[in-house]
Amino acid sequence: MTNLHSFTGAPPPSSTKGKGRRPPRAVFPIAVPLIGVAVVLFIMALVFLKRRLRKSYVAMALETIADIFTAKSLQYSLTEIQIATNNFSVDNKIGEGGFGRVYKGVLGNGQEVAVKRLSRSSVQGAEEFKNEIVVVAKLQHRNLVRLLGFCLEGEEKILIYEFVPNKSLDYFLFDPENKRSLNWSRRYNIIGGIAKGLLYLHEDSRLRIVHRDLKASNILLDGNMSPKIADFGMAKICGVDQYEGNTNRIAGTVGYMAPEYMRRGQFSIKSDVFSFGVVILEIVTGKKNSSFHMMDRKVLYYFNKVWKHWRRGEPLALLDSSIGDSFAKNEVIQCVQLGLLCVEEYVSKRPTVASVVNMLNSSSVTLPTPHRPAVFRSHGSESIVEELEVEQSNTERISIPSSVNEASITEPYPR
Ligand SMILES: Nc1ncnc2c1ncn2[C@@H]1O[C@H](COP(=O)(O)OP(=O)(O)OP(=O)(O)O)[C@@H](O)[C@H]1O
Repeated sequence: MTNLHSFTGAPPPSSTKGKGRRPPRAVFPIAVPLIGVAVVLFIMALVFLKRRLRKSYVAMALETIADIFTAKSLQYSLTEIQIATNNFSVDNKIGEGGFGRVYKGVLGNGQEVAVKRLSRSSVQGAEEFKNEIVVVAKLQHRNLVRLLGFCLEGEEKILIYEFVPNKSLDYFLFDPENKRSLNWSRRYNIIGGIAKGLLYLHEDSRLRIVHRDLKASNILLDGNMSPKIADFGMAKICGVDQYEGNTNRIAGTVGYMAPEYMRRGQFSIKSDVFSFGVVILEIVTGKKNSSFHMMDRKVLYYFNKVWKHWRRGEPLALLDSSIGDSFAKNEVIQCVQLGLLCVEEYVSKRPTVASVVNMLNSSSVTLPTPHRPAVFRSHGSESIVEELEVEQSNTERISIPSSVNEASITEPYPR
């Protein structure tokens, strides 16, 4: 019989009968290296498997375990939240949106937070709610409002966000007094910040996230008046049937929704670009896009007026008069052009956010000529987009100053 000793050439152990038990001296020196080799081979096999299967079961299992720990670390008890918000006192209430009330709170460690108590009508299951929070809480960018945790107890579903002190963009933009605090350089900086936050959601985070409800009231301003996009993932968190690129339940805001989303429930990163275009034009003009008017049963949103001015070569006439005359002409023209490009009716004509960021950062990029934006036709109480077969050809060339077609202007408007 081949045993370890004969295999290794070591003499078989002598009988221990009648003698004291002696340790088999030859076994340890040979067994130790063999175990070592086995361990190394096992590790090599794991590495090999992981490489072959890219996302191996081992990696997935590790990720799941990590997510369980993350979920635990993000979870707060209802008592902690009640203490933080003074038991959801009216004095702590800072707002109310479509998903529920928002309260200001202070956590046990002194951190100021915004606590969003979701309304009970949320149909989402607890596990799904938790899973999505783990995903959203991993997103970190200076232009996104950070989700810090959640509370899930009984009927309660609560989200805990970092507190952003300076209210939302709409609070400033559409109020005759408040808008004076937004000079042009602040507005330009806000446009750039939103673009960076959106780029992160669309391309730089581990996932591709379509916001679906980008609007002035979802842009919060920090102590330096820098923008932070809020409410990303909310539509996902609050509705199980809204996850796909196509949905029957349209969650969005009139005036900001892309035509294909409004008409067919089709959402994509380009529908976010559309909403971003509306926000850009609102920042420049200080006017709500949703303040539409009817003409021949057509709903004309404010951006149609912007378009008319652009065609006439008067983009500067659109600038919010509260800005005064201290602004960089080339930046204003660039933003009007970018806004109009983003609200193009055809998805393929809209730029990606990456190119918007590129256009904002580089004065030498030549911007394409925008076409007429979508027009909505009134159908009873509904508004749908009019099919535009015109306006897309070269015959539609518009007469605008050469500086408008080129974003390469660096000379600021004389102050
Ligand atoms: N992280 C936060 N920090 C400070 N204030 C916040 C924060 N989140 C929300 N708020 C305040 O609470 C208000 C309500 O916010 P919420 O996101 O619930 O609603 P909304 O964006 O106004 O509407 P909707 O839910 O329909 O999109 C906001 O206008 C803002 O003033």
